[in-house]
Amino acid sequence: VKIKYYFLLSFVALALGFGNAQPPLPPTHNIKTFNRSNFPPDFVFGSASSSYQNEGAANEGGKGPSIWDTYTKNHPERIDDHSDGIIATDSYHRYKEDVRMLKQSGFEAYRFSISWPRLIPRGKRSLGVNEEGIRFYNNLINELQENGLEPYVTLFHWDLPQALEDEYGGLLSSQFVNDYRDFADLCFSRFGDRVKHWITFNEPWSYAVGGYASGFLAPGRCSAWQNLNCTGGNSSTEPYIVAHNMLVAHGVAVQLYRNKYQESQKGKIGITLVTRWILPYSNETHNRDAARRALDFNFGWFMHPITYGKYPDCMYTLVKERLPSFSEEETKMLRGSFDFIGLNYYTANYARHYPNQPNSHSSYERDSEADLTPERNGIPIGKKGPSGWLYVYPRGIRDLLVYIKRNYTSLPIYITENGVDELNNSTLKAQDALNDSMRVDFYFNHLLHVNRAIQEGVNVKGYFAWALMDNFEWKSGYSIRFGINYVDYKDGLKRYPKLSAKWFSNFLRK
Ligand SMILES: N=C(Cc1ccccc1)N[C@@H]1O[C@H](CO[C@@H]2OC[C@@H](O)[C@H](O)[C@H]2O)[C@@H](O)[C@H](O)[C@H]1O
Repeated sequence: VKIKYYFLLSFVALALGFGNAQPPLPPTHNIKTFNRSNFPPDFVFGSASSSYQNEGAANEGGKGPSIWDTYTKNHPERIDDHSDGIIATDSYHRYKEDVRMLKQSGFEAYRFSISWPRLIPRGKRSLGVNEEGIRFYNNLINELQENGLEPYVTLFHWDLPQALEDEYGGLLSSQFVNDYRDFADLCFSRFGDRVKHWITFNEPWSYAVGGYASGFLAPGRCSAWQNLNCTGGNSSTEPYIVAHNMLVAHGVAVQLYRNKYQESQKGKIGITLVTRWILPYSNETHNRDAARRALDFNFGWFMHPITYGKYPDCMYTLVKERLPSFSEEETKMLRGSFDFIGLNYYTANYARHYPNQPNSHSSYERDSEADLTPERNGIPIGKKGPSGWLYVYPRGIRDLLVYIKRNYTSLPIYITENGVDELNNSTLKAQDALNDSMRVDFYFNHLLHVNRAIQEGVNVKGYFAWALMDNFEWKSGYSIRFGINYVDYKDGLKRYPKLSAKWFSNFLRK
């Protein structure tokens, strides 16, 4: 019966006009028994992108430079293939094609981000709004609506206007808060009639740690003693200052939306956080405590302030005077400052107790006194992905969702990113690089565990696959591919659906 079924499946794939019939799916993927009908009818399935990773047109349409334009130009050596996002996947010009790909896979929502310097080239709203930028996002939002797709819009996905980095050091200054508020106000006023889900920041953890503690993201700052050729910085103080300013800016934007727009526009506003799921390296108390500290330093760093108005206790104990404090007004503003949580999940690690030696350098990564590792006694926590940090651990998405319900909130949670990469094998022709059955396996198993979390009472309301297409993967450039659609960088950025894009169209069929 199974063999007959798989041949039927290939025939269906052919009939669906997906070009050459694909090899049958791995036997674990019986779409008959697990598909979108296993999820609540109002559960949203979508895919995602971000402005710097996809738009291109970096010097077009009146856009001003972002810190990623400057970082890739001045430090090509910090990107694995020395590439940049000047063209990226040219979604600035090809957004209609991108919308078609979303539809072809059966998605009903699209998560994308707005490029702040495309709307406000000089960073400060008082210095001028670029109407050509407004027009681009109106065109994209209208194209989505005409195709029955819901926009989920991220306001800040790391591409800060360079002008603000130059004027006051960007997120190192509390001046950032007012400029971010003005940018958010512009977006709410010009797009809020059609955008009903706003995400203030994408992964504040990544921006604070990647940009200011380990130097793997722009602006590439960290302490000199780390010998990572950083552009300056202090890993023991700057990550906390940047995170604090993002939290206050988030609270100000939520307060603005709720006071000025939410009643008339009836939208929801939240934030997207990321963390690895963390397991104790062993059942010993000191390792179990280390796992909890690691979750507090990765996830609680942001989730505690927006839920309880303060940082996790262990951060006050371990970071001490280097941890900024919230004023009484900020505490009140931040407490409960979300209508939903966006959650990005990729992988899991083990945590073991790692006490700091007296008089040793301090840094964000050492402060938690928890050493994170993807292996235990030489055994990896899951299959290792090509980018080296991503070990596949589907159960972690369920455990993390249950953890959030138990410790923080029963408000809606959207999985705003989940996906896995493959190496960009430049010797492969496009047509030979489409059989990403490992990605189908990844999505099937993670969706199974999301479904389990829902059955256990977690209020998960949606799931966005990262990424709609291969794109500029930050420090990895184009050397790895996360897309469910392939982008042929050697032939006009043509898009081709991978097996996973076709799998989604079957999985999501109503
Ligand atoms: N990328 C991160 C956070 C991060 C950054 C550097 C290294 C590890 C992890 N988070 C999300 O992961 C997605 C996948 O991230 C890639 O993961 C593998 C890395 O080698 C690569 O540099 C990074 O872009 C990004 O495309 C999204 O824009 C971002 O929201």
